Amino acid sequence: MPELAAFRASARALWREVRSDARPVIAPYPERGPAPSWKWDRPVDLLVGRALAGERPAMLARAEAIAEAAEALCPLDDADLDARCAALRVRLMRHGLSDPALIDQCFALIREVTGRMLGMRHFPVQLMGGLVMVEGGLAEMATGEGKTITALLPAITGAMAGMPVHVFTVNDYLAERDAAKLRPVYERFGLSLGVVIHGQETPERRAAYRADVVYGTNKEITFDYLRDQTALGPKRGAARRVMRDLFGDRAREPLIMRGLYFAVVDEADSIFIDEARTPLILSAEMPANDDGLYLAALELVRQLEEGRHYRIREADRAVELTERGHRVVAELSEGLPQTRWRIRQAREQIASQAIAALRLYQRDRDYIVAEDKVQIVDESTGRVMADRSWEGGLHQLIEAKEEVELSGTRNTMARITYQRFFRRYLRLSGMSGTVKETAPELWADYGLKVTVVPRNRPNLRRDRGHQLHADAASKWAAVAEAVRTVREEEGQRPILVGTRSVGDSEAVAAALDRVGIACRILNARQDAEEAEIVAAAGRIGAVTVATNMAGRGTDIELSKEAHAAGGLHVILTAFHETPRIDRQLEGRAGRQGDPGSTQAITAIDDELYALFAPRAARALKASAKAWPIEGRPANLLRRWAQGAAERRHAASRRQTELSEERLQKTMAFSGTA
Ligand SMILES: Nc1ncnc2c1ncn2[C@@H]1O[C@H](COP(=O)(O)OP(=O)(O)OP(=O)(O)O)[C@@H](O)[C@H]1O
Repeated sequence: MPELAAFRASARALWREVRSDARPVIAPYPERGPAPSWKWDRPVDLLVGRALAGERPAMLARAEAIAEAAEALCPLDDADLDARCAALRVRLMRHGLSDPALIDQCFALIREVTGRMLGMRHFPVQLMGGLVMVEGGLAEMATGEGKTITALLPAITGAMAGMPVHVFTVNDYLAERDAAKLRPVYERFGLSLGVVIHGQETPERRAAYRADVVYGTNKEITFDYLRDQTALGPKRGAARRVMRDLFGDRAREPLIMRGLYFAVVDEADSIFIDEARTPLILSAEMPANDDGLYLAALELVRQLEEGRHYRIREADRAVELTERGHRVVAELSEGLPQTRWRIRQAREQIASQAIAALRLYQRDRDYIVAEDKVQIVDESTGRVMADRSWEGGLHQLIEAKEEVELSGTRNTMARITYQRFFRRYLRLSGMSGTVKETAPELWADYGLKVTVVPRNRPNLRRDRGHQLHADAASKWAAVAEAVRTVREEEGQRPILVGTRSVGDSEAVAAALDRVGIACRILNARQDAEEAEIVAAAGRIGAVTVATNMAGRGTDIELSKEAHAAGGLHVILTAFHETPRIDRQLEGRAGRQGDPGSTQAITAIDDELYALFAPRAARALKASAKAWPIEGRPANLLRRWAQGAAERRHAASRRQTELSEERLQKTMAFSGTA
């Protein structure tokens, strides 16, 4: 019976929509509840994540068909194209994202509009990446494959269907750059675009979140969510929000965001994995109360001896006082005026933090001192984390060590881990060049399935291997020599030298200066000139020395002559704790089928080997007959150390999540959440 068939079809469509949250939800602040629906047992989830990751040829074929259909839009005049966009918006509003044919039509229109506004039409592989994300998945697209314009596909489609969309970037520079570049495309579709960056006041942020699509960093958007949670107070149920929306809560300010609907996360592994080891804590600064505690603590611990009074676990950034250490701290603090010294736990905590401040946190690696302030540098992005501070008195101890003005201590108002925050989006999606190896964890923690998208053109980048030197001095000399050789023997190709810290970037610049080569430095101290340094880095003869600021997301465009000379040459001067960050840096060369090359020059006393493979490093050093060491032994040491570091970080992420779970339970029990 046709009626029955129609009924079945509509019931199926309805079910699909309900399951996939495909329609706009008419709720005041949509977000998912804290319990994820895909969860089994963690080991099972990890296996499922691994099994689900892979290629999807049928999806690539669908993307190719979209690209072909989009060619038919080329002859349309502008008015016709705009009319089609407007008509499609009405249909998407009505049907949401449940109809694949509407999504395909929308993608074809986005491709054509992007072609007219930016001069780039999406390749089929980019359309495939967009399809993965509209479905709520994670697309692995290699570095340089054009993820910036790929983000337009899910963001515009979701926004046309009436969903507020948040596009996450790893730093403010990229949020502003991408928004400025893509704004004409969004506007052509009649969509508004907001940007949230550090330093904006609340009314400005609120206005940005009213836009159809918002670009911002994970930190800014998560903190805005925490601010809303604090404003909602302990009873943050849906009923309270409806009441607040209907009748207003005149005593309070309106909320900042409109809820968590659709997230498109660029550089997803950086946000979901690398940054997920520490929870985000929203805190209020208390007035500075300098009673001399921090200086006294530094003074006291300077009298202690490592091994006898305390032990340091550098890889975990942890300090442990020994039995003797406990006794000596008690003795030395007797008679000190501050009350903290009277309480055993408080006394030992401040002493351990003071040791950490002196021994574990280094200037120009973990932080810089600028404008008379201690500013934390995020190693994975190479950038200053403005207005961030370490907890538990550590920040003030470092300020006391650096002899700058002490800031106030901070009181926690709300906290959340990225694992918990992103799970609250009704639809979560993302992309990155380096996600496949983290697929099990991404499924287990975020319910995200990884799809590998093929490259548009074959990769022409060549790797020239890895040299391991006996010490830092010979490493810097070898780096300078490698730069000189490439410049002189390979037609002045542009060179990018990547370093792990501000201090190292300056050491390379000094080594280059000794051989008479001028360079530009891009690090947390030079961030104001970033756009200009990046723009010049792909020209013939350019030598750029950079921290990870020139890593993820940085697009170094080659000049014609640089392309002809062989493209960008990237030199890594130290490996990171995860090979994904190394691959991101290498990925600045050989983009979109461009020529390019990479090489690594490291030293056996590099932090990675010293912390994560100390015995193997010592054994290799003892048995070395000649330096530098190349080939298999050098690569084995690297793999060994990075494997140990990755295991340690995975355990630490799990630990963060478990402690957060425990904390949430305790707070619920005591009635504060
Ligand atoms: N469809 C296209 N047609 C022509 N050029 C394109 C196209 N898509 C991207 N590009 C160009 O490719 C380069 C790389 O793009 P983009 O920076 O977005 O890559 P990415 O995948 O985000 O890289 P990363 O992984 O390093 O962040 C840019 O110069 C961009 O203009």
